[in-house]
Amino acid sequence: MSSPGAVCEEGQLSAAQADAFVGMITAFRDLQSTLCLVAPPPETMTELTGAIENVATRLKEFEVGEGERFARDLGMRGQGHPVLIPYRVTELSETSMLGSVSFGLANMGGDGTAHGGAITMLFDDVLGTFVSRRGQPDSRTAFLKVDYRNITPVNRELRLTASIDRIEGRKTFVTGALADGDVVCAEAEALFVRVLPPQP
Ligand SMILES: CCCCCCCC/C=C\CCCCCCCC(=O)SCCNC(=O)CCNC(=O)[C@H](O)C(C)(C)COP(=O)(O)OP(=O)(O)OC[C@H]1O[C@@H](n2cnc3c(N)ncnc32)[C@H](O)[C@@H]1OP(=O)(O)O
Repeated sequence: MSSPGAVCEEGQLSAAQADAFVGMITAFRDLQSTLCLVAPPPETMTELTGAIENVATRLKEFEVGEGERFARDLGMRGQGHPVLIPYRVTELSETSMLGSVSFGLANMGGDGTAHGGAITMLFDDVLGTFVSRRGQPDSRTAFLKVDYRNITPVNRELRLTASIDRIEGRKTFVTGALADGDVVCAEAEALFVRVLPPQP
């Protein structure tokens, strides 16, 4: 499931389950990207809509409860979720993380650059997962500030960093950055707060 050199912290899935699920998600991502590139005639779109609906109907046979869904498995690093941005972790310590990410065509805002909302979603996911793993589990985003320093290209491997700056009681303060070589594309600053029971 993981790429060579990736720091792998597996979730609950077997390797065979993870590989098959990531394969299906990868095919779905390709569909999303392809949809952004085409201009088919109406009858073809009607035909293909039926095919997509058939896939969804088939998958609904396998609906399960929250804790059993493959898309929520923590070991999969966005790879196993249809809309999160997949990323790869290459170095991980108690307080810092280094990884890489590439935005696809489905994440494009315009002119070959990533949509700002996709960048914010990536930071929320990366920083939230990092806090869960290295800071405090069961934390939610209280704030997330993103500075867009330069355009973020799609279809290009970017460097992703995150660090836990301090922990004060239930509060974990984190920062993250996305860079294309020496160019900083975006920086993020966030606070995650550990929720108290009976908060859901
Ligand atoms: C059980 C949770 C499970 C979560 C994860 C499940 C498993 C998966 C694991 C891992 C994968 C994760 C990967 C994805 C990650 C994505 C994360 C998200 O996107 S989460 C969705 C978006 N966020 C919300 O919906 C929050 C909505 N807001 C709230 O629920 C509350 O406002 C909350 C919990 C953030 C705080 O509420 P209070 O009532 O518990 O606590 P108060 O007393 O208000 O705040 C505590 C301290 O934090 C400060 N604080 C709170 N909000 C602040 C803010 N916006 N700015 C500055 N300080 C703030 C306060 O001033 C206070 O500080 P002082 O203790 O007095 O020093």
